[in-house]
Amino acid sequence: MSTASALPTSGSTGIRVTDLVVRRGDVTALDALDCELPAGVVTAVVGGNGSGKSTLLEVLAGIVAPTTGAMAGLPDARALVVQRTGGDDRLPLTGRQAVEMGLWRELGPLRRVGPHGRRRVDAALDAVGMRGEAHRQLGAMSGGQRQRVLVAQGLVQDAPLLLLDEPAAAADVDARDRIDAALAERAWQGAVVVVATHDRASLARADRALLLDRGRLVAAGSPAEVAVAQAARAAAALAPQAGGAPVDERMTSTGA
Ligand SMILES: Nc1ncnc2c1ncn2[C@@H]1O[C@H](COP(=O)(O)OP(=O)(O)OP(=O)(O)O)[C@@H](O)[C@H]1O
Repeated sequence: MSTASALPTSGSTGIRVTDLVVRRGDVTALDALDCELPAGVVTAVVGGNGSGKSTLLEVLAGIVAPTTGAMAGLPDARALVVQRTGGDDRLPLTGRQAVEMGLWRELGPLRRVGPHGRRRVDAALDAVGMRGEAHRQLGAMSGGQRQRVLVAQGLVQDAPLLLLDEPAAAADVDARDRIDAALAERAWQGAVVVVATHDRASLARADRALLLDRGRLVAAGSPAEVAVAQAARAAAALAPQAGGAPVDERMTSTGA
């Protein structure tokens, strides 16, 4: 998207997470997590509510500290697209201004966006299909439109690590397709892309997937393998009386 992007050089292989534990209050949100997050692929993180997906993104983004464990290969520049909180619609910003905020880190104190920055903002808005609506106030947009703007804000940063928390949650089918295509392109450019999702289509379009359950990695592999593991766990949970033994679908020891 940008000739001056912060995308990694060809030497970047990705991030290795080793024995990661995150305690939040009295909850162990991540429990001895080992996984690989390779550069150049989209990794989907799936699992039920409270399984630790957001926590993993927050630790990778550097806004939550690990209790113990290691993360090797983390780049300095990281973009995190969070789940909508509801507060963003009260900000007196147009969609374009919200995306421009993604450039603030690289702009001077006046935060003046030059022609090159404007082209990057245009490209990010195009990627989520929101260029034509970008003049509108965030507060006048639908929930899905605001969410697409937030994804564009993440894309415009050209960060070598792009983290997204349920970016498709309120998006329509066309927007989901666009977002997934934009993430695939960013990965193709060499970034580590990690997306927490409950959306089966987004899982299917990822390159790799991790399945979390109560903070533990219980499956890692292709999206199809992880989808099968997820379905098996759901079936076992629904029929505990039917003699089903606990399912352990761990497919690799490293999650690579
Ligand atoms: N700020 C917090 N303080 C205390 N506990 C927290 C905090 N945030 C998350 N947790 C707990 O950590 C665990 C993992 O939560 P997390 O938000 O990572 O799950 P998730 O997989 O993203 O869930 P969801 O699918 O509902 O978004 C949960 O038990 C949750 O209650």
